[in-house]
Amino acid sequence: MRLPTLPKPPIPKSFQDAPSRPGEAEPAKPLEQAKEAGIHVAGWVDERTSLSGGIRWLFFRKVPKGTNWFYTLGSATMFAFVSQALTGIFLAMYYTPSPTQAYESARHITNDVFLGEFVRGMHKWGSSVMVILIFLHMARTFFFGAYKYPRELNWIIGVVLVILTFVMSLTGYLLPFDQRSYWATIVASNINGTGPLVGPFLSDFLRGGADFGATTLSRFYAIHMMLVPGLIAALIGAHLYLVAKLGTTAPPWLRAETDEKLREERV
Ligand code: HEM
Ligand code: HEM
Repeated sequence: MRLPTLPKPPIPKSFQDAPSRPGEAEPAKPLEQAKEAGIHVAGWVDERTSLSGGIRWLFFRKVPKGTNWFYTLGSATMFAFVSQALTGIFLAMYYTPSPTQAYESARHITNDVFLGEFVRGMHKWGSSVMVILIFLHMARTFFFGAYKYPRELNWIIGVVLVILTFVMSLTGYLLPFDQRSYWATIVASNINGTGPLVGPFLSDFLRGGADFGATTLSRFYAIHMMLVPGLIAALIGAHLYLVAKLGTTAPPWLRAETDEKLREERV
């Protein structure tokens, strides 16, 4: 038996077809309007700050022929740092830097906090990823001869960045305050103490005195959370400014060709 066909329900008047204002024939186009408003906001900000010039200068640069995947290692290191900073901020919301509570708070993050184990794992593994990437990036700039004139200063900033990254790994390692991190940090601060001239001073400074204790943990926490991340962020800013200003080095096998072109342009 055939079922009777039901009348089609009336098509509701879509948002697109509705007049923009009462009495106006033009249909409103919310997307278009939003885009226009967005452009106005961007224009308003740009008129007052000339921000677009800076963005164009930083991101829309010419790169030499032959630029390849090895050139992404610097940005990958930066991404690792940003990921460490973000996961670190979430960890800091639950972590307590006191000898009696540090271990318990780290255990609490892993066992009780929603996604805590995942975020802690990202931070822990991310620290190794950052160290590996920074080494690969350093090797790229070394083997491509990118440290030579006029980029020596960028290499020097890089050396400071790699040292600061080690400081982050060392200071972070103590924070969970378990047996492993406690004894590993005692060994590390003793090794520091064997350094010539500044050695004993440095290990006393790191420990916050002659003994390893509560002051050491607060000190490592402050260095890990504020001092060094701030320095790293500022130095990355200077590093990128120089990259944008000086341009990227061409790969060594195309260097002669690029140099020749530059010489021709200068004549
Ligand atoms: C702004 C940046 C950062 C903040 C706010 C931050 C914060 C923290 C906090 C609160 C902890 C303790 C929680 C825990 O032990 O799980 C921690 C641990 C740690 N951090 Fe960071 N961190 C930052 C960046 C880094 C970087 C750049 C590195 C290394 C390259 C690093 C390496 C470590 C390590 C190895 C631990 C011990 C992880 C564990 O064993 O659980 N952190 N960090
Ligand atoms: C947090 C660490 C670092 C970050 C975020 C970083 C970031 C970057 C980025 C994004 C670039 C441009 C693209 C590229 O060539 O990969 C670059 C270039 C460069 N970096 Fe780094 N870098 C870091 C550490 C280092 C280190 C440790 C060194 C060496 C000791 C170094 C030396 C250089 C040099 C010489 C250039 C210029 C490369 C060229 O002109 O071809 N950087 N860096």
